[in-house]
Amino acid sequence: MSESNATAIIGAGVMGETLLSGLVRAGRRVDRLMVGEKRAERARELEERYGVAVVSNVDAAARADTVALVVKPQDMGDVLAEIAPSLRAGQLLVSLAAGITTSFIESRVPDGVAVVRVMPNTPALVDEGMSAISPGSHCSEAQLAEAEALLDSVGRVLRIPERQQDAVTAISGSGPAYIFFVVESMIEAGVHLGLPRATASELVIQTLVGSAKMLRETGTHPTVLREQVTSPGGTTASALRELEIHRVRAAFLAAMEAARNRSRELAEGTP
Ligand SMILES: NC(=O)C1=CN([C@@H]2O[C@H](COP(=O)(O)OP(=O)(O)OC[C@H]3O[C@@H](n4cnc5c(N)ncnc54)[C@H](OP(=O)(O)O)[C@@H]3O)[C@@H](O)[C@H]2O)C=CC1
Ligand SMILES: O=C(O)[C@@H]1CCC=N1
Repeated sequence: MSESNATAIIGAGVMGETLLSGLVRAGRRVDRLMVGEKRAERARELEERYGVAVVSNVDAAARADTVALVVKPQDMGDVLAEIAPSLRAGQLLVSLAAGITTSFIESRVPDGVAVVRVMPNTPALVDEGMSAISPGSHCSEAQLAEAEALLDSVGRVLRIPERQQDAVTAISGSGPAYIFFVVESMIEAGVHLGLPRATASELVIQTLVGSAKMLRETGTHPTVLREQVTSPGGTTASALRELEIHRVRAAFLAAMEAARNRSRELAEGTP
């Protein structure tokens, strides 16, 4: 393997594999990629699926120029302790972990190692990801651009101040789960109304895709789009009244506050 511009992914679970598959789809040379994975069975699976080299975390840290850290926030301290002796100034660490601050990482690695914090999301699997990135205290523009290029290959990227990362995690990081929850709820409701499950699923999914496309392509405010559907005295008004009575808007606010608070707790090492 050539050692120039090599990228390693440590932690190849849901998000790590999503990033890996995106980089491969985007045409990154597989001989410039490696994965740090401790379970032999999982390592074999990744090697077979992507043709990527699976190495120890220490080797990954020593050989890569850019190391993406995609382990759980609770495992980050241990992984940093393991790889820190192998890191050197000039390398770039890109953390995708919720809650973990750039200063947490910087305090555990050698001086001169640049850190970027990213909050991605799983739609990256279909190249429609949303990632927010923030540089650490000694990250150059070129290093930030390198992190941006990693995430750019699987969707959109926004540069944000790090103080906004916990809120971003609550919105776009966890967001796909809220949308899938709404989709599940609507399909179940369709079944309660007597529709076959397959029919209800197709109706809900296409309604979601069409609505998302309208938001993206028209740039019209969602309130206006909602009003366009809501005929006076009609069906939609009846439905929306129920959603207000059941405090769905307040529930979303409470849910996202809880996610933001949990992200802050993870930063403090709360299990
Ligand atoms: N899932 C999501 O939608 C998003 C996740 N994230 C962030 O991504 C990170 C990973 O989350 P997710 O993919 O969901 O979690 P997973 O549990 O699916 O993935 C974590 C992976 O890390 C591996 N791992 C644990 N310890 C080590 C270690 N010491 N060395 C190498 N690998 C290790 C685990 O392996 P094993 O299973 O063998 O323990 C597992 O494959 C988290 O920090 C999360 O906050 C961010 C945004 C969205
Ligand atoms: O649930 C989590 O903690 C991770 C971070 C954002 C999405 N999934």
